[in-house]
Amino acid sequence: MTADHAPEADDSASAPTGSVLDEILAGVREDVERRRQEVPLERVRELASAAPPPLDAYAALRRPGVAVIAEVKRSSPSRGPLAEIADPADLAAQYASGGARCISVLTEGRWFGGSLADLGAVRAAVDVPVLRKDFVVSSYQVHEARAHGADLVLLIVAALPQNVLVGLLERVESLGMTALVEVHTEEEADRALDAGAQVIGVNARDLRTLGVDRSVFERIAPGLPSNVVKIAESGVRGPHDLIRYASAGADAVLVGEGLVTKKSPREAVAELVNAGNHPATPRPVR
Ligand SMILES: O=P(O)(O)OC[C@@H](O)[C@@H](O)c1c[nH]c2ccccc12
Repeated sequence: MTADHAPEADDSASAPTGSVLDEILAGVREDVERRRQEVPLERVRELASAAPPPLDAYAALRRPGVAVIAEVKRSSPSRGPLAEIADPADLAAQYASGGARCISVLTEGRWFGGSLADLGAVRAAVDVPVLRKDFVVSSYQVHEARAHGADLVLLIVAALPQNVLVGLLERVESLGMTALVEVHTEEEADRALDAGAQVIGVNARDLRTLGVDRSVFERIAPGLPSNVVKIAESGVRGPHDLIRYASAGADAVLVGEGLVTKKSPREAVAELVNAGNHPATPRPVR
């Protein structure tokens, strides 16, 4: 399937044969192998140990008010190109000055137009925690994330057998970073908890079909223990979506399209942050 023929983000049409996720993962595996030939693991490990130490993302996300995680996202399989981002460092600096608690950087190249260079540029531009948002399937990618200054690494349960998920989570933590473990169903949430996830993202978008269903967070979040940071991912168009997610117990929202398409990303973040700090907005119960 090409990006042009992908369903609309809110189209709940059934998955085409061979899910989008499987297609993305096949490309990611090829790309990782190519990079591994160019830069051996030993070298990436050296760069990772030379990087400044990771920031405590768990603590940052647990501070009062609903945290906004703002994403540097050029393109997506459901929407195609979203925004010309000539200078990801400048965009991230705008997000941070608008009050973003954390910056997410898509590093997958084929479908999302991202790169590790984007991650490095953002890392150098902000002093809040930075997330490597990618389809991480090997520990090589975890070391790459650290080498480029990441504080958090996304692990997608639907993309990983349980033993691999557990191994990658341990690797992320052994490098001092935080794993953001992404789920879309109750069963995946149980797997995330079994693996020991402390930060769980519930993605409203089904990566197999690309359909968005905001009620998924409301179904899954109440079943998560109170020490787990709960992040609502995808589908935040403005403050009303943040408030809806907060009412269902979100500690944080992760926003891409709703920010990169705005004339002033700084103001768009500030509006969300204000909504998240408003006295009428429900607080996560702990
Ligand atoms: O652009 P949105 O609807 O605000 O979504 C952001 C983020 O949730 C989305 O980019 C995302 C969530 N999980 C992912 C996994 C891989 C790639 C992308 C994602």
